[in-house]
This record gives sequence, structure tokens and C-alpha cells, in this order.
Amino acid sequence: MTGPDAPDALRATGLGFRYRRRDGWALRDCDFTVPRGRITALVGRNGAGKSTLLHLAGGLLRAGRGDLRVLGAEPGTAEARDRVALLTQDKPLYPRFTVADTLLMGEKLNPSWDRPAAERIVHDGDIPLHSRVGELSPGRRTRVALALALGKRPDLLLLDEPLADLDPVARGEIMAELMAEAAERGTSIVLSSHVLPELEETCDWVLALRDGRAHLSEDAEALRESHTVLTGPAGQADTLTGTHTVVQRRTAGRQVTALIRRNGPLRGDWHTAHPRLEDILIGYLQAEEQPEQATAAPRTEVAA
Ligand SMILES: Nc1ncnc2c1ncn2[C@@H]1O[C@H](COP(=O)(O)OP(=O)(O)OP(=O)(O)O)[C@@H](O)[C@H]1O
Repeated sequence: MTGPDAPDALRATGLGFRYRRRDGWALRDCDFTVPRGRITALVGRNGAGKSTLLHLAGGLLRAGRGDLRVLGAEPGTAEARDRVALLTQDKPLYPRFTVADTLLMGEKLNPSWDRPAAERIVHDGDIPLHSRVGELSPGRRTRVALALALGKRPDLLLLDEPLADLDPVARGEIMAELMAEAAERGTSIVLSSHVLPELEETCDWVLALRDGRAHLSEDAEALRESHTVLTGPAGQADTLTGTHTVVQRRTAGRQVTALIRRNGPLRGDWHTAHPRLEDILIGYLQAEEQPEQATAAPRTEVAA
């Protein structure tokens, strides 16, 4: 289904998961939605639960608690498998297959296989079709795995740290490929990465996990617009609490710098700056506690 009533790319309700050999929950009480047609940055510190979430969405794991839907379907069902492609960090490929064999396998397994798209990704990486997959560099293996995932022409593409092994040129090319895929076909893409600067221009939705919980799931532009970096005398820092959400605050001598989510006019004498998405995400990921929440106050634009 397409159009405004189409189901979300991801919808989690009270989602929880725990590994058998681990105390505690890898994911817990997760409630979030990721709309269709977005390129979503899935971010979080090491161990936050990103891979676990992608494995659940790809149907490799089953939710222990709550519910997760992919494009309205239960992950792992035939309906979801046809429409969802997952590229895991270990990029499972047959090492003894040649690249050509691998693409042929993709073609045989996927009725909607797009051979030109898959071959272009391999070709752009100068990867000879007769090379054995096991003899390729990790970055080139990533490209072949991406070719398999994109060649399937999925409606939802889940990528677990696809950029990690790629050189900077290849990272740029792959990100451009993903943006074109989303723009031309409306493919929803969820991409976990620690390379925050590269997400800035590509991603238009952010899903941030923290200690297994969904911390933010929000439009990237709305995040940029609602946050401000303030610098001013440390003595006036108290004017922020109670009105704004203070995501992060650092005091150096008599000066304080704070990243806030604005929730009303600013009081006091502040120098203000617009943060980059990267700064906002680092602010949320570094914050030791949940951000100091504002008490309910009317939401108005910043006067300063
Ligand atoms: N196979 C497993 N068995 C037991 N515990 C696991 C397993 N895989 C992950 N975990 C644990 O689950 C939690 C979430 O891990 P996960 O790999 O999902 O995090 P992540 O955000 O992807 O981390 P990273 O950024 O380091 O890849 C961590 O505490 C991790 O140690």
C-alpha cells in the first residue's frame, strides 16, 4: 500500500528483547515509529541495541516482548521477506563464489531482481566479476553485499554499519546511491552508523537508542530547528531549567555552554548558534542522564 495511509517503515510498541546468554535486556520498552520513504540514521553508543533492532526488523531474531512491524508486516513472514532487505555487519556471502555467481544467486532468489542496479554498484567499485568473494578486501565485500541488497529492490532497506569498511570516496558513492534509491523509488532506508558527519546530509529522520531504549525518533530538520547552542555567563544557567530541555551543559570558568531544546523565549544574555545534526546527536549520546526536561510551558518561538 502506498499513500498517506501506508503503514510506517518501522513501528515498535513496548518492544523488548533479551539474549539468552546475557543478563538484562538488549532492548526494552521501545515505542517509536519511523515513517515510510525516509532515510533514517539509527544511532547510539556501542551496545545501545542498534544491531539487535535491525536483526529483529530483518526477522533474524524474534521480539521477546511487545511488537515490531516492518511496513505493517510481522518481521520474518513471507510478506516482510519479499519487501525487506537486511545487510548485517558480518555481510554473509559465500567466499568461494565469484562476484558473478553471487549476483546470479541474487537474481535466482529474487523475482524483482534489478540486474543493472546490482551490476552498477559492483562496477563502480572496479570489482572484477570473476573475483572470488573470499579474496576481496572488506570494503569490496561490502559493495557486493550492498549490490545484493539493493538489487532485490526492497521497499525497506536495513543496513547495519554499511560504511565501516569503505574508504571515503566509496562512502560518498554509496551514500549517493542510497539517496538516489530513496528519491527515485521511495525506498525506506534505515542505516546504523557511527560516522555522524556523513549522516548529516543524507538522513532526514533520526532514531537514537540509548541503553536499549528509544531515545529520539524524529525528523532531522525539526531536530535542527528546535535546538540551539547557547554560550553565556555561568550565573544565568539556572534561567534555562524549568523552561527549556537542557540536553547538555558544560561550564568552563565563568562561562557555560548549553545545548537546549527550546521551549519558549530565552531569558538572559546569550550568544546563540545553530547546532549541526552531529552536535545534537553527540549531545544526546553523551548526556549522562536523561536530559533535564522542561516543565510544561507554552511552545513558542525563541525571541532572541
Ligand atoms: N549474540 C549476543 N549474545 C549476547 N548478548 C549480545 C549478543 N549480541 C549483542 N549482545 C548484547 O546486546 C546489547 C546490544 O548489542 P547490539 O550489538 O545490538 O548494540 P549496538 O548498538 O549494535 O552496538 P555497536 O555499536 O557496538 O555495534 C549489548 O549489551 C551486547 O553486548
